[in-house]
Amino acid sequence: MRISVIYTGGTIGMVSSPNGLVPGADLQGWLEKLLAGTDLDGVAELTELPRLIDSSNATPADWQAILDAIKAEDADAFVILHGTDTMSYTAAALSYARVGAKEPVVITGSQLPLGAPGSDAGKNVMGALTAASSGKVGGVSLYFGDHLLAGNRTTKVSSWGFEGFASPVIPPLATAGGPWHWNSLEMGATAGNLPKEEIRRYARHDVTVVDLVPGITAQRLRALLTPAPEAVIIRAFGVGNCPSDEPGFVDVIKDLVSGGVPVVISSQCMQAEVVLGAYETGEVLAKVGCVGAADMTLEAVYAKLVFLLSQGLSASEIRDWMQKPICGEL
Ligand SMILES: NC(=O)C[C@H](N)C(=O)O
Repeated sequence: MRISVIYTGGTIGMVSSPNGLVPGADLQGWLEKLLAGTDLDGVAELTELPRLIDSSNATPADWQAILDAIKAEDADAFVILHGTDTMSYTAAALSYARVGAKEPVVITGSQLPLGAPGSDAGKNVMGALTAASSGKVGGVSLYFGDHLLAGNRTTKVSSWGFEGFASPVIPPLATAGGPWHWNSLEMGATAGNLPKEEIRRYARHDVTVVDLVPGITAQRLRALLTPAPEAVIIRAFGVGNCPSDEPGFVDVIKDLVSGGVPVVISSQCMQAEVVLGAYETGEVLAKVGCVGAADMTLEAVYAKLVFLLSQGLSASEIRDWMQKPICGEL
């Protein structure tokens, strides 16, 4: 068994600087010490990406750099060390691009740097390596705290808690313990459907997210969405409802859709199932051609739109794909 550990940046390998935390720790030496005398001694090999970043600086080019690094390594499994801020976006992005790949990818990071007293870094890396070498999980998963989660179902729920991530609509794939408890293996499956046989590389696309608030006006919505982006995610209320009584509000969305922009309605609820016909305030959105995000997380929706746009699909193909799963994201 050979596990390739790829460091991309993030708090886990950061050190203090006059300007706050920045990448720079001796990860190689730390990993050797962590694994010495364990079953994983000699199994894991570390690679660092040339551009180590705080994950707040990640773009789709960084998702692609991770995919390229994975491709360049000959390993049975991969552990990606990543910043927590945008880890769920990366996990979702990797999951779409790796449909059909047989080696599991487990992404992890930490709230405190590896050298900080009481750091969660060692525990998270051990957990991720344990999951990656278990033979029980496929696809892309995320290990954090005591839980292994389906990568494209996750969201960062705490900026400080050691259980910093959750998959709000499905149970964890596994809970660490003595012994680990595993749930359904299908949720981390590699199987999936791809919109194209030949998958193109991630590129940056203009996908905009708008959060609705009580009192938002049609003028403000139009201003936010002018010029028209390539795709729009509206974070609506509850099951996908909007202020439909606001004069001109739905017209702004109607104009976007008729101009060929896919508009996806997601929910501000962390645990959501978008059903656009449930209320009149959501039905108006379905009528003008919006599609609902079902139970996908914002991160899964955003990465999916960038993925589909990167494949060069048309607006109607994108709308169709938003309503069917690529690999367990809905
Ligand atoms: N805990 C972390 O890793 C946060 C850091 N800002 C990052 O996302 O890179």
